[in-house]
Amino acid sequence: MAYFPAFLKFDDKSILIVGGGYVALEKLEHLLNFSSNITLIARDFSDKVKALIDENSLTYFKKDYQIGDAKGFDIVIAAIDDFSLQESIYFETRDYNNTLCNCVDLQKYCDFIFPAYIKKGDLTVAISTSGSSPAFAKNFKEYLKNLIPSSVEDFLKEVKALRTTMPKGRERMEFLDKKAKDYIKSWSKDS
Ligand SMILES: C[C@@]1(CC(=O)O)C2=NC(=C\c3[nH]c(c(CCC(=O)O)c3CC(=O)O)Cc3[nH]c(c(CC(=O)O)c3CCC(=O)O)/C=C3\N/C(=C\2)[C@@H](CCC(=O)O)[C@]3(C)CC(=O)O)/[C@H]1CCC(=O)O
Ligand SMILES: NC(=O)c1ccc[n+]([C@@H]2O[C@H](COP(=O)([O-])OP(=O)(O)OC[C@H]3O[C@@H](n4cnc5c(N)ncnc54)[C@H](O)[C@@H]3O)[C@@H](O)[C@H]2O)c1
Repeated sequence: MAYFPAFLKFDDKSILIVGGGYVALEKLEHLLNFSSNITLIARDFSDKVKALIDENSLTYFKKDYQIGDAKGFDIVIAAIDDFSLQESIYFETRDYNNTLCNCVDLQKYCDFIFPAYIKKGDLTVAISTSGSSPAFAKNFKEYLKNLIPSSVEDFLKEVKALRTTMPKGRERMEFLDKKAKDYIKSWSKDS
């Protein structure tokens, strides 16, 4: 089955990252753009991970992972260099209702996967290769990033305001559709 692309609201979600090395850092950096309700557990934390923990006042435990530690978290990321621990954390989370688990080495044990993404104001573009090539996802993101002007932030602010003032209906739909079309067309003229 293919992955369903969705944007999740993290406001009331608690996140656990198990691991404090390079991959935990990557996942933490991405998650911090959307939430600060993040707890970390690891035997050792890299200096960069520790710096982000301090900067964002995150809760952390410097210890070996123990069964039961994932209980109560909505989202669990197993970012350790230990396949059997990743597997064990995934099966542990099956006992907890509604916990989503991501194992960084074992895609079959991922309830969701991280996309590469571009964020410019209210615009988010997420890219996935369904796990076929994370390197392609990363480099394609860089390619797309250069095609999107930073004026998109102001454009979205403007249309957001228009959508609250103009009455709903066909006229508004057609007006907003043309405005978006013309704005995107203007990119090729600018370059
Ligand atoms: C997009 C991104 C988002 C993020 O991390 O937030 C992301 N991986 C990134 C980078 C990256 N990862 C890897 C490389 C080395 C080159 C290569 O292998 O291609 C690079 C490139 C680099 O680091 O330069 C190796 C790797 N990755 C996974 C495995 C395990 C496996 O394949 O079984 C291995 C093998 C480990 C090994 O070889 O030992 C698994 C996953 N990685 C995913 C996401 C999910 C699928 C995404 C998709 O749909 O494509 C998935 C399935 C699970 C998940 O992690 O959620 C982020 C780029 C962000 C950015 O920069 O914008
Ligand atoms: N999904 C991805 O995007 C992706 C990308 C590259 C690599 N990987 C995979 O991610 C895994 C982690 O890579 P890394 O570079 O972060 O490794 P790393 O060595 O930098 O970090 C591993 C971390 O796990 C912690 N750890 C190990 N066993 C533990 C335990 N029992 N309890 C608590 N903490 C424990 C260590 O203290 C360390 O903080 C590797 O197996 C690698 O193959 C995944």
